Amino acid sequence: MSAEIELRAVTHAYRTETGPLPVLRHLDVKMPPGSFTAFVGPSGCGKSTLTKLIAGLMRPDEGQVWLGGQMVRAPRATVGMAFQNPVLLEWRSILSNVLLPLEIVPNTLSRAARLDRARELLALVGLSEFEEKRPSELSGGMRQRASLCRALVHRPEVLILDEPFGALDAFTREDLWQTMARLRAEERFTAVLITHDLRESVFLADEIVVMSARPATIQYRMASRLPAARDLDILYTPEAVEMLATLRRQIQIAQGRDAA
Ligand SMILES: Nc1ncnc2c1ncn2[C@@H]1O[C@H](COP(=O)(O)OP(=O)(O)OP(=O)(O)O)[C@@H](O)[C@H]1O
Repeated sequence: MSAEIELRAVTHAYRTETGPLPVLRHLDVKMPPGSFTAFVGPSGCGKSTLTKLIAGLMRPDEGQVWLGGQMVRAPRATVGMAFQNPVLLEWRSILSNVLLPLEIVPNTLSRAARLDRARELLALVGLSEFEEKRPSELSGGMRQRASLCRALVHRPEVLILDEPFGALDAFTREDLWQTMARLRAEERFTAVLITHDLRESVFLADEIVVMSARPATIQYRMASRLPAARDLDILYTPEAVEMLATLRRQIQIAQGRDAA
């Protein structure tokens, strides 16, 4: 099951020693069930804040976040999250790290069914042979694959990805994009991706939202012009190159480097 995500006039400021710091201003976005939306924007504009609001880790000052027709008031088990730093527990094997959400989120799965589910995901991301390893025995890319499995093991309706590939080298990152595309084809979730990498947003997303500098508003929205089935070569097609050029211009405008 995947859920619609709706931001209704979301506005938020942090309270700091020097007074309120307005971060998000009147964001209105609807993300249909099963869609993949990427948010890009200048550093510090409020992208991570947005993910915390969607996950229910914080409440907006004004406006509302709705998931699957319900207003978000607290953290939800139906949300999975993956971050730049995978934070796997070193004293647990990879398999046991992936199983963790099933120990926390209420569910009726038997031990065998939980193991089947975790192994199904590890196979999808090519980690079957590493299930008994400790996190430190894996490369950065492999650890991030495991963290994606952990985020998805309880079949969340919403997957929040806050720069999950940001710390990886360029080749590993592209590998992970393909892994993500495979997971998306097999699993059902509505995805929100925060990224600084425009190519990543073009490769993965159905819609790309450009946020302005802080306090962030929605500056620009672009529906993907690429077919749903994509391989890396698609990034060199005229459609993708044109999308990238437009997004780059929009980021420059958001950064105040372009008067256009
Ligand atoms: N808990 C907090 N208290 C006060 N200010 C905060 C807090 N969390 C974030 N901020 C500030 O709010 C602004 C937005 O932060 P946020 O992390 O959402 O931006 P971001 O777009 O994700 O940044 P980056 O692209 O650099 O990762 C920043 O100026 C940050 O310093």
